[in-house]
Amino acid sequence: MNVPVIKQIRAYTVRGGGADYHDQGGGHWIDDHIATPMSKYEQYRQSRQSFGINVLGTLVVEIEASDGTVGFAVTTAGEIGAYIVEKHLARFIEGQKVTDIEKMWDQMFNATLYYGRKGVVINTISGVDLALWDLLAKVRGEPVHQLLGGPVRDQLQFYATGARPDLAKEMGFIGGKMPLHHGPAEGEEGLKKNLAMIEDMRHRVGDDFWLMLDCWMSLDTNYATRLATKAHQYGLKWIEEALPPDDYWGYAELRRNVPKGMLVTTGEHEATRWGFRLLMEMGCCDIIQPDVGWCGGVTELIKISALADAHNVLVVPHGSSVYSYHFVITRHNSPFAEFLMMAPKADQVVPMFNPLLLDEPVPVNGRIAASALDKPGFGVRLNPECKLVRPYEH
Ligand SMILES: C[C@H](O)[C@H](O)[C@@H](O)[C@@H](O)C(=O)O
Ligand SMILES: [Mg+2]
Repeated sequence: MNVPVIKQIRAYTVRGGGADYHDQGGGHWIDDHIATPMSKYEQYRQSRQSFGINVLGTLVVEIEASDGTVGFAVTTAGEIGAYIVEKHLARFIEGQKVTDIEKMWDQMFNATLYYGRKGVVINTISGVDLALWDLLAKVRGEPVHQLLGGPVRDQLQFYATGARPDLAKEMGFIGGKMPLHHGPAEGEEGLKKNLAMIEDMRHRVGDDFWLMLDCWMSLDTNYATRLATKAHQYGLKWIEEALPPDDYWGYAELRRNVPKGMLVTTGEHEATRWGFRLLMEMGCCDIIQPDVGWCGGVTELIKISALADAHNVLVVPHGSSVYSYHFVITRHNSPFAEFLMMAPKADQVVPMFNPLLLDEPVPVNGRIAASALDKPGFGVRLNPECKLVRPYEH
């Protein structure tokens, strides 16, 4: 069988939303006094952009095959990622058959082991991997989910992340995840405000709607335990990413001490099968939330998900648009997905990687039909209005 080979890989950067969805304009809920590990410094408390949450920007990876097919993907890595693709990873990609994804992943990972393993290097490898899956699926004229074993259900159902779970309920989502606004540095006053927010939102959404809290690595084990215990009366379904990613010991202690029935979740800033193995073998969480654009790509998420399945742990990927939808629809232990509300007031559904991807499917009544994913590759196109820059060449 004549398999196309890869002619060229190209890396571009773009600003303003896209995969680096924290890169938004002013007045957006996603940058409004949200608790972070930097909240102990008052000058960095109001805005996450003030300490640089959006410094990276989006990396666009384009891979062209000998038959003219072009695959692409986007992730959070910006110019650093573009450098790594052009100056380092390109040598493992160009000249390879489009089918040899496993070998290309292994060479990219092992060649960067001395400076990678997690963070922006694995984000970059993830972006290349997603572009390779997009390319292979397009060469075969199939949606990516069909290369992964096909749908196990006829639709995806979503919870919504944003400031307005009450509006998310009206829009048909199965739950709403709120950002935490006050960390330990704001003391008992801050804890009271956190609880008041949860109480108010529970009052607005009624008893049966899922309410979750996203703590974005901002707490310590004692504060998280106290918050979880006091929030239990409001039926909090899970407390997410309460601690810094490396505090596996803290997560294991938190999970032992949260009220019965409350779930502990984490993983969006974890990477590779080894990081998730540690989370699961140390009993850190009930649900892992890898971001397929940050954990190693689809090739690595297949391994992570199989490991989680063996541990009876659910895999609910962090919001990563079509890149996670094609995976979630094919996995029994991924029963629902996240949708990040990227409208500034979280009051309407707009594409998650807005404005970068054309044809990006969005939930209607909190659902996306599997059939909406039945286009070659990941089924999206780059918006030509978004100005791409190619900062390096090889
Ligand atoms: C809402 C959270 O603070 C983050 O901005 C969000 O991107 C992430 O933690 C999530 O789970 O969606
Ligand atoms: Mg989160």
